[in-house]
Amino acid sequence: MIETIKLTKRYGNLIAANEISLNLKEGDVFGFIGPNGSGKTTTMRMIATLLNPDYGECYVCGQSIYSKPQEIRRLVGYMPDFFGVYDDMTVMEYLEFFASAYRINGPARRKVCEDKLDLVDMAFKRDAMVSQLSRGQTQRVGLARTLLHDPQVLLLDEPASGLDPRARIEMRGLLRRLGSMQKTVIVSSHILPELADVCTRVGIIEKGVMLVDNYVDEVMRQARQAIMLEIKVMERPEPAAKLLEQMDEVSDVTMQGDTICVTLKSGVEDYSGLVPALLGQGYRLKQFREEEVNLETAFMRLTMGKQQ
Ligand SMILES: Nc1ncnc2c1ncn2[C@@H]1O[C@H](COP(=O)(O)OP(=O)(O)OP(=O)(O)O)[C@@H](O)[C@H]1O
Repeated sequence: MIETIKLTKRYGNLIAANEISLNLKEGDVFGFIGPNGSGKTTTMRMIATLLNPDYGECYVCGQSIYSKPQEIRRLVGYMPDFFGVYDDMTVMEYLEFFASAYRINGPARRKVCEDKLDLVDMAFKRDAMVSQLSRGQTQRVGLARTLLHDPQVLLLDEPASGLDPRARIEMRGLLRRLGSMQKTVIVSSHILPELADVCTRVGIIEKGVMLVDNYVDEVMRQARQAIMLEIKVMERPEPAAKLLEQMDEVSDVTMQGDTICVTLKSGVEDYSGLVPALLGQGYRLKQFREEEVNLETAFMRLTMGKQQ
């Protein structure tokens, strides 16, 4: 559905997107994560044919951005991070205006607009003025607008930015719905947890470079290759840490306050021998637990040392 091959954009000496290669299929919801200025918008605008790359190729549904930009625009719904709305227009008028721009005419136009408003749970505001909507409601109407021509591919640039917690949860629900409709979605954010539970794939970009790009499950599996334990003893944590350091299963031990952080050797899953070793030396355990690997800690581990 979306294939980019070494897609590159420079602004003078700055490489805003540096050889970005992606391969996304139907139903993939790709979380594109990176701090401000890392190259997310640049990459998405190149895929949307709104910005010419300096190098590289991109195919959307098999069509090249160079030879078939018009076809691609029909296939893609692009929602920029900020977009204007018009004064003196109701929500329905606003959508109908864009629907006519997509040449959706006749009785079908009203029906399409109503369907999309329903999809984003905004039917109750159909007669409200667009300029008087809240930020979250504006984002949802913006998404309805992006969906009008039933695009196969959606490029959503920070759709949840500026939303309150409730609106963020609702936006996540919408993203899930789009994935289940077998669309291919790229959704950007600079906050990883925001996307972790709705995406099938995640990519992390920094300074124009894609550091990690994989299926969420695979990222978790890779991060799990070395189990980390958090251990607390009632007294004498330093000698306890030294004891643990000498054990066969253990690769590394560090102290965080009074917590002993133990990294096991790659592939070691059985760490049951550590408890009797500590107890046998008279240590009383206060805590012994495996560090929970959520997507955020997984990314921190996988990208550690890769930043430029
Ligand atoms: N037209 C332009 N001219 C010069 N530099 C630009 C231009 N557009 C973007 N840049 C630079 O390219 C880099 C990547 O910008 P981009 O907007 O792609 O980042 P982003 O990851 O989308 O950031 P944000 O999260 O803030 O939206 C930034 O350093 C930005 O300043």
